[in-house]
Amino acid sequence: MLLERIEKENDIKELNMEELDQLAGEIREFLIQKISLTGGHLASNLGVVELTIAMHRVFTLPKDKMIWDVGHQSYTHKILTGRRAGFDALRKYGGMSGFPKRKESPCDAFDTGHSSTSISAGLGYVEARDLKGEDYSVISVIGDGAMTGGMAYEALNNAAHLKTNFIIVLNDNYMSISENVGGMSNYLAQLRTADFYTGLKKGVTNALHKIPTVGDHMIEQIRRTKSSIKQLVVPGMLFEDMGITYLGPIPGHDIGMLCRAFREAKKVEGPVLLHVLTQKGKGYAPAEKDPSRFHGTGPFDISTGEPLQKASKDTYTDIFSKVICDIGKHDPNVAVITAAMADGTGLSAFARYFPKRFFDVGIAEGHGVTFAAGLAAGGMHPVFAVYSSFLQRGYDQLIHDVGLQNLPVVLAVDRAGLVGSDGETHQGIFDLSYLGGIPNMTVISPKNRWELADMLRFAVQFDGPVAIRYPRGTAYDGYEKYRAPICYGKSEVIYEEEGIALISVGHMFEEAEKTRRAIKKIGYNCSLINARFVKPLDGEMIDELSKTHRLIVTIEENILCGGFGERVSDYVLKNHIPVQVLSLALPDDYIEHGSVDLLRREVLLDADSMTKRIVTEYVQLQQEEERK
Ligand SMILES: Cc1ncc(C[n+]2csc(CCOP(=O)(O)OP(=O)(O)O)c2C)c(N)n1
Ligand SMILES: CC(=O)[C@@H](O)[C@H](O)COP(=O)(O)O
Ligand SMILES: [Mg+2]
Repeated sequence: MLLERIEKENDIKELNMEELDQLAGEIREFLIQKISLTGGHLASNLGVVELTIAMHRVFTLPKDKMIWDVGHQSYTHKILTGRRAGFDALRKYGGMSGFPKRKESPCDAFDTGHSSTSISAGLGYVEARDLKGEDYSVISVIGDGAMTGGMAYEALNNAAHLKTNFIIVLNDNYMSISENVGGMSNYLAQLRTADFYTGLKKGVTNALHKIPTVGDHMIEQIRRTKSSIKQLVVPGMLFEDMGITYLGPIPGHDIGMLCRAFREAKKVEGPVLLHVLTQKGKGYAPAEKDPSRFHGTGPFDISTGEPLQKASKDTYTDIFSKVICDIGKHDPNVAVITAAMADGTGLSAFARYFPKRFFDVGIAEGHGVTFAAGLAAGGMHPVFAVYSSFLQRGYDQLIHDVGLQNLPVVLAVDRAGLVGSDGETHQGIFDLSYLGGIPNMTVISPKNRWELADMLRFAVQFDGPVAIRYPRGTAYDGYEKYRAPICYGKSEVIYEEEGIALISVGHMFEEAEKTRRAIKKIGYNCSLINARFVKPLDGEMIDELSKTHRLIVTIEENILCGGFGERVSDYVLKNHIPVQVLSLALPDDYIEHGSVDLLRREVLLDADSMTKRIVTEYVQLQQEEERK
């Protein structure tokens, strides 16, 4: 096994060129075998095996800096930098991350997870290198999907002035998670048909420069000349016109060709873009056939590709998907938006039924928010379904374009709270804080599947922006009968007793309900309230509770800072209400990967830990009062 000879970075340089193809085969087999057990991002990784091998062959780590956009395709890079053993605990708590992490290896130059950051970060490295008079290569690898994100263009625009080397690899596999969308995607499709060239390019560029440039008609003639030949002999003219040397398209599974292209690219004085064509899922038939399904997968049966665990119950996303289709059927003003996550957010069904009212804007959440604002200003009622952590990208747009104009945009904030194995970059643990501070924004969260449906129907009728947050995973189906109509700004009392009152936010209801049962078993009375509205806060309910309770406990899966608990504490403080508030929330920190249940235990937000914390606090309160 050649793979066994790769124990650390640069070991690959010891293999001869003929052995590299065999190594690629062994890596593929290893990835399929390991990911079939742990789950992970399979298809993107299978597509970049040769590309990564060529990069590791030509460049030297950790001196040279490789930046992987999104980072979900960095598994071969991890193998080639001595982390093969880490795949047994890939994305597990305490185990290896599925994304590049500087804290994991000096060969990981930059942490990623969210899309379209690699060119900006790479350019920063280049400028730092040049300012410090250092000598290393910087290579940013960005996918065609990630190239739909605006930040990539801001960075290209900014990089165009460079006079020193900066290598950008455009890994074009014709796919985002689902089919890629938009004008750039169409443009790349045209480039794919052109031939790989290096020497030829120089000749053509020089020839163009030699055409005399006097008089308007002459300039027009040059333009015509350029445009008539551009797709034939100078592909990538768009990049070239910006001042970025284009090399490609390069067959991305030919290691020899890739190595030659990288050696050429190293010689360019300025930014150079290598357009590399790869196949998502390469080498594993089920993933080649259905790359979307194998973009991110749970454990599966290698022989069939079928998932090992089939979901038996609906997820919150499934409920959203069904209800939004029903709403769309009855309300022609409802249009939906996704930022390249049609499958993940459950909008694919809507797209099939109402294609004209479905918009995939690409990986462009900021644009998605402002686009929604425009739709709303034009009389539609847009619903932007977006993961909590990706919506962070649209913060100014939420304030400036939606909130300020009080436009009726619905944000269906999926993957809110802990998401699990994607870890730090993907945990949806900040949205209550960043949404809660936006004037005019209403923020709600359902306790169970039924309430998600009711809240969605409420939101599309509401004249102003509404964010509904719900988590990844199975939708809670308990408490079906507690289905009083959603009333603006009003919470829902589930059990009314005295002494301790729990107010839970959204899906934490399930854990809060278990906590209440445990508290009752210990012998204390305990009320349970479903907050429903995080913003506006139901102040009247807190006033009422304070008459019969000594301790109000808030329970939410959001960081403490700026969350629901702080809102309640602030209300109590400002109104001089004589009640103690205990805010149970996530720490003000980044939370690593691992199963949600395990992570909840780690941060003491599981029912057992919460019961202990609440009872301890309550006993202390009682003792203090006895002492008075
Ligand atoms: C800001 C942001 N939005 C959405 C995503 C979800 N996402 C992860 S990978 C991906 C598709 C990326 O496509 P591409 O860059 O072409 O890489 P490929 O998977 O094809 O290798 C998307 C939409 C993300 N990681 N970050
Ligand atoms: C890499 C990335 O950002 C996505 O592929 C993400 O991992 C999807 O997460 P879900 O599995 O929650 O849809
Ligand atoms: Mg792609």
